[in-house]
Amino acid sequence: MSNDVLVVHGNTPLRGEIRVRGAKNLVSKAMVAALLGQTPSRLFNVPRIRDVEVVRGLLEVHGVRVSEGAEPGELVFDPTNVEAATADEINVHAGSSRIPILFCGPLLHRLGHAFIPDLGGCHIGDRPIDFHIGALREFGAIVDKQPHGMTLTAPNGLRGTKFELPYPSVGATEQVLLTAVLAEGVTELRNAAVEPEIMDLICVLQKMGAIIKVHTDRVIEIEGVSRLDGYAHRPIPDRIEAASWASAALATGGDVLVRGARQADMMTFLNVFRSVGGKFEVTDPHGPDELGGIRFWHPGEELRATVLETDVHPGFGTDWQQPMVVALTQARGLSIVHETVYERRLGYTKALNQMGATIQVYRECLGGTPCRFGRRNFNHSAVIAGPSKLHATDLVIPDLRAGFSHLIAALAAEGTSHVYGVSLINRGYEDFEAKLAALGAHAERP
Ligand SMILES: CC(=O)N[C@H]1[C@@H](OP(=O)(O)OP(=O)(O)OC[C@H]2O[C@@H](n3ccc(=O)[nH]c3=O)[C@H](O)[C@@H]2O)O[C@H](CO)[C@@H](O)[C@@H]1O
Ligand SMILES: C=C(OP(=O)(O)O)C(=O)O
Repeated sequence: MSNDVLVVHGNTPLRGEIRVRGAKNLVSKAMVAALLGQTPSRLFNVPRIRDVEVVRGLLEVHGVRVSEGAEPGELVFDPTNVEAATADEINVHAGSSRIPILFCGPLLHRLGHAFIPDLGGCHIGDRPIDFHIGALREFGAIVDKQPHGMTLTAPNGLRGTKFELPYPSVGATEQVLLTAVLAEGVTELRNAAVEPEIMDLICVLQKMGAIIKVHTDRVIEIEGVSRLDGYAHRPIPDRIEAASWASAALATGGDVLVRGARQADMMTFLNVFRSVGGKFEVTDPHGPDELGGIRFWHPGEELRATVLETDVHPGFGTDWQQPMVVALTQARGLSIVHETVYERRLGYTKALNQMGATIQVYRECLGGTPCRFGRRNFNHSAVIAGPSKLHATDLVIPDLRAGFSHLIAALAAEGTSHVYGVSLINRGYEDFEAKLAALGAHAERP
């Protein structure tokens, strides 16, 4: 870890412009979808982040040829020779991302069996995979848990099914989509997640030849087809990265133009940003080469405290929570944050308190709506009293979004902080060090 450290000199408002690329939470899924096609797929605007490397590696060990396309950020996937991989080849990627679980359906369709390594992803809750396994079994898969990973077979093929999710899980909804598109017959999924990245994955699958109807009230109906082909797709922009830079602008008293950010996917975030006193201006794209974007800035006046609950889309996204909390440490009054998606996503507030913030966490559901974690001993609500003067300290990054928050806090603080474990940030933020430099941050490798 010793060379995985960034020295951050604080008290620097971030000013300037940066660009966001395709969404981490869509790009990796679209890459898995390429396995389902009989012909090559092309994905544009792919960010250079670790999750993309992990999925690329997993595709390659299964015989998919992955190459760079003609334009920067374009990847081409040729699934003509999909083949089984050894457990050793697959296990190289154990513990590195959550995406391997989504290989189940596609590999069962292509090979009749699958081996899925242990999953990674952020440690922000238990993150069980019971909905995934339940759905796969409904399709007819036989799932065997192994000491490390799991194996799946489908001796009688995969058949469409009716399935209701106990909670609108993003990953489990994607699991059902990626399995149902080539399953025999019709699948009806109830209580599905409807995040923008899921809608974009449905666009990818429809381009490939799938028949998917999105009904009201979280019902998705998929009519299985016998063949899918490749796609060419330009993903939705990364709304989580965009919101992270927006919160960074607010927390540091800065002014950041996020090129590529799209208003439609960020409505709930924009409402909160405005209600705490942040300013933003949306520029729509015009002309084929024009990206559009959103400029976010601190108006100079004091920020206002707020009450917010994270929720599934269209609620306030849980991945927006941590960077926004750093901005809330600078708002006057008591803010309340109720985290309802993950049971352990507030641990990072301890480090903010060491820097001078006043954040108290509670087991109770403080937002007004009781959630799954109430009375279960999870500190999942926070009260933030502000504004607080932050001072530098040494920080160890616990997970992706908390890591970005630590960086923002270090930039907003008085003095020089050492932020350890920064490579974790590369899991979701392309070129973040170059972007920080472009925004005038003083941060360097020791
Ligand atoms: C790669 C990716 O796209 N990651 C995103 C995805 O994660 P991911 O798809 O893992 O998140 P889910 O929506 O599945 O998880 C939401 C909640 O459902 C629970 N659950 C989920 C599956 C299951 O089988 N059993 C179960 O209990 C989880 O523990 C969690 O409490 O959506 C999350 C919620 O928007 C985001 O924070 C992540 O950035
Ligand atoms: C929780 C996140 O990602 P993952 O599901 O990949 O861990 C995130 O992007 O904030």
